[in-house]
Amino acid sequence: MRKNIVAGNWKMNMDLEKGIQLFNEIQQLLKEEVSGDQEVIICPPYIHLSSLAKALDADVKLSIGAQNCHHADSGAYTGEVSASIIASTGADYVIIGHSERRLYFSESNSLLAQKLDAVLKNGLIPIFCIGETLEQRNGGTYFDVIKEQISEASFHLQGNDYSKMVLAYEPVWAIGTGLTASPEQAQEIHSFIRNLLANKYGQDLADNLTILYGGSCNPKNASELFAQPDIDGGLIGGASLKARDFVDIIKALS
Ligand SMILES: O=C[C@H](O)COP(=O)(O)O
Repeated sequence: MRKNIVAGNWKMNMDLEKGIQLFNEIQQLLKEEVSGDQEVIICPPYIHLSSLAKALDADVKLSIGAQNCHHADSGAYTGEVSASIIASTGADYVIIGHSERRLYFSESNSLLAQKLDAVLKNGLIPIFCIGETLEQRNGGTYFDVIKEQISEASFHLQGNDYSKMVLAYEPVWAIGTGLTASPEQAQEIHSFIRNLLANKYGQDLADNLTILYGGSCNPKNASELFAQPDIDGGLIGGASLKARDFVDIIKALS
């Protein structure tokens, strides 16, 4: 089923004390101000996962997610964390293929295919990120880039797996830059993604797919972005580090 989701990606920010404080502020504001059907996800650094899961208020509709995982289930991979370990903390989601992972850690589409597989096998929900660089946008190849990212990462997937996933379109040039994609630019790609998957797996699957927008989304531009017919919410970086801004973005998705 297509869902309304706002996910906060804290990236490598917030020590444990500040993280719990922010988490509690967000929970408090959600309780006081949000009564809609929006699903809210917080993706902190790995080591905060258990603490935040324990700090969850039963009266608040909120899920926890990780920002990455290793593709293997266990083994001699010093410093890595698997999807099964993430699942044991109480998390429900894992971000896969964020452009910062692709860029700084050389994660390829084929590696991401294995990670998606691992996440799904462990009963977690991947938030799978795709998006073009500024060079690719200016060079006019962005549709091909998106198509390739989806088709290569689909290697281990069946149509049915997509119904268990969330996709996030994040143009790399809009991430952390203040340069948001216009609602029309974002809608164009979201609709392209939906059509691509409709052609491959059928209209019903595509109609039920949740596709988020990410890239300099803030309380001022969120409503216009979320009003687009194929945008189902946002993956929020910088603005998710301020409880007030994050909750105002959630409220824009109604
Ligand atoms: O995962 C979140 C995205 O990278 C967006 O980050 P941003 O909202 O700081 O541009």
